[in-house]
This record gives sequence, C-alpha cells and structure tokens, in this order.
Amino acid sequence: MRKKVIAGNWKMNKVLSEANAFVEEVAEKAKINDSVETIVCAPYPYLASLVEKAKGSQVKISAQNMHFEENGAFTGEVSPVMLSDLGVTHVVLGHSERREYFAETDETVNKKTHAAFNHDLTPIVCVGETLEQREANETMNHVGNQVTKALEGLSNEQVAETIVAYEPIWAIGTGKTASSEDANEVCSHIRNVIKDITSDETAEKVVIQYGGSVKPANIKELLSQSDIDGALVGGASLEADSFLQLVEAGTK
Ligand SMILES: O=C[C@H](O)COP(=O)(O)O
Repeated sequence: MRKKVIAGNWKMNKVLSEANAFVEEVAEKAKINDSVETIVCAPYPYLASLVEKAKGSQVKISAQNMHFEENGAFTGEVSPVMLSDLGVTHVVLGHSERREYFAETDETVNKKTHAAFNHDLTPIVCVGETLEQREANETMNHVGNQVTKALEGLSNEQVAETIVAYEPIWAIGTGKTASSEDANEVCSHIRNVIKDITSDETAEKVVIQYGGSVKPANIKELLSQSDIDGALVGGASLEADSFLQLVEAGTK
C-alpha cells in the first residue's frame, strides 16, 4: 500500500520569519501518521532553519531545485552535497517553471535525479504537458517521454523511491484543475510507462502526485483516484491552515 505524500511548494514566496512560523505551526499540528508524508519545499536561504524547526515532527524539508555537480565553479548554484549536509531530505526536480524560465531539460533533470540518489535525497520529479500539447492529443506521449528520460539509468530500487509529480502546466496557478478522472488517466499512464522500463513490482511502489490548483475543496476527490498518491501544491500551501487541511485529507 502506497502512502500519501502531500508536498507544499512555496516557490519564491515568504520571508524567514513567515517560513519559520509556518513550519513551527505545521510541525506542532500535523499528527505523526505513517500513512501520510508531509513535505515543505522552501527557498534555499530558509532550509537550515526549517530543518531545525521540523526536527522530531511529521514535516520533512525539501529544496525546490539543485545543481547536479557536487561542487565547483558554478556561481550562484547549490549542490546536492550542501542540501544533504543541512538535513534536507527531498528535492523538486524539473518543475515546469524551471523548464520554462531556467532552461531545465530532460537531460539535466536526469543528471540531477542521479545526483539526488548519490546524496540520500529523494527526488520529486515533475512532468506535465502544455495546453497546446493536450489539445493536440500529445499528453501521454510527452509525459511518458519526460518520465522515461528522467529515470534513465536508475536502478529499480531507486525508481521505486522516486516521487513523480504530474502537473499539467495549464492547471498551475490558474484555478483550473484537471478533472480527477483525467488526472488519474495520466497518472495511470505514468505508472504503466514505469512498468515498461522497470517491473510491475517497482511501478506499484512509486508515489505519483498530482499538482495544479489543488486546494482543500478538491483534494479528497483527487486522492480517491487509483493512481494519485498525493499532491504537489503551490498556492494553497502558503497558509498553514489550508496546508494542514490538505495533509489531513491524506491521513487515513
Ligand atoms: O509546485 C506546485 C505546482 O506548480 C502547483 O501550483 P498551484 O497549486 O499554485 O497551481
């Protein structure tokens, strides 16, 4: 049985005092429960502080990106060694905003996925189609390719540990959620693609999240689907109250 994974991606929001207060509140109120994992994906400057605030609680701290190299002349970048050293446990890779504005490619996502596993970080690999691709019936092909390329060269054990986040780009921050059936159809396809490149047993273990205008009003319906195991949430993760409602919905 796969656990539910609720991850809040703050993107480029909050100042340190707000970040600390949020994690303190969620750490105190989110009940420790084996059926749900609670992750906060925060900007780099807050990670060290948030890891401390989250200690002993249900909350895990994730970065929103990283470089694939361990160190070197890459001004402005942050390495997997640094994240792991801070006690960060997860890292978001290949978010559509990184792909669109920062030239992230399937190749760099794959390098980063390997780097994450080399440094005990769990990758949350984002995939998803544009509106044009959806209207041209290219969703399955495009998303399947993104998944295949991101996971290339990983062992079956590593694939089983990877979190895949399916985020249709047209649903991000727009208030338009994919219907739970449509979202589930793509998530099932992702699981089938993973079956083809690994094994049935491996694919059954992979946590697949949906992301795109998830909020307390639609989370239950999404989580009731056969292949949706959690959510990667932007806007509705910015307030502790609404994030806690999402975590609660994932708790059995
Ligand atoms: O990483 C999160 C997603 O981009 C979804 O953002 P949203 O919940 O604001 O639509």
